[in-house]
Amino acid sequence: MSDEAREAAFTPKVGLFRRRPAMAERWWTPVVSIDYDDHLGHNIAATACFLGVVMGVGMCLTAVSGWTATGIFGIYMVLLPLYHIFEYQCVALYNPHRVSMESFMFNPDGGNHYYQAMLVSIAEYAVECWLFNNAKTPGLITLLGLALALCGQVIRSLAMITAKTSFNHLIANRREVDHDLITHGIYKYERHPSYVGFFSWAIGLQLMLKNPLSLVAFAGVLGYFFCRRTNYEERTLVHLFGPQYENYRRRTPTLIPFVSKGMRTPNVPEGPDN
Ligand SMILES: C[S@@+](CC[C@H](N)C(=O)[O-])C[C@H]1O[C@@H](n2cnc3c(N)ncnc32)[C@H](O)[C@@H]1O
Repeated sequence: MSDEAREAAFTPKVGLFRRRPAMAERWWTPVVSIDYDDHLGHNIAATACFLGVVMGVGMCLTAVSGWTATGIFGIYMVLLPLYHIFEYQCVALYNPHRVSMESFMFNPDGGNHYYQAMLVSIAEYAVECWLFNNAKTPGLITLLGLALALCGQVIRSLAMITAKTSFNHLIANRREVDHDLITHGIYKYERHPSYVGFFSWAIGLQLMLKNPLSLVAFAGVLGYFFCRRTNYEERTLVHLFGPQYENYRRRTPTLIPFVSKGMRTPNVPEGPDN
């Protein structure tokens, strides 16, 4: 897509990140921001405030309790809202025309499964702390989980920043004017970085909490979910970009177990589990 076409398609209204013509563009250069209608603006502000409060409570808990089971739960209370804040922030800065309340990614599959999974993992942590307090004492596994979760967060956000307007939380089966095939940056090394990032973040958090049941359940459910999703997504991408995507797919791994080559289907059938 040419620069003129891009400019014509998206004329920014008000924004902190107005593109300056002389500014050299890099992959991290934000796109432009738009002004929201008041209702959306208030909802976003209220949600961000709530997430900030949860993070604040988590930080206090860790500051007071230190490297203990309670302190680790405090870190969890920081990392969980941080993920949602980054999701929103990446859309707002790099894909501002798609910003909405959904950008916080509170119900990624359109249902309550995400909340249920998080509640179950918190319940597991509480019950196991009560029954086997010693087993929850932080150690190497906790550190490994924390590192995995942080790496996952970085990979996920990097993918969103790199793909910019081509990144859509819903799988596109129609090509928009601002949807280009992304093969550079982190997409050069693997073709589903945001899924790998989310997987690593979610598994890392359960490892950090030393939650064996949730760890196995998350790995199984997420593995199955991403396997189906990438399969469908790749068929849509072949449909949208043709041989360009097929070549890219051939030379770039997924790094997700069981998701390798995908299938070639020129016609995209019925909808995915968006
Ligand atoms: C939630 S994003 C996930 C992107 C990618 N699977 C990842 O894990 O980073 C889904 C959207 O990204 C688009 N997409 C996926 N890979 C892409 C690529 N390499 N270039 C451009 N768009 C891509 C799909 O068309 C879909 O609309």
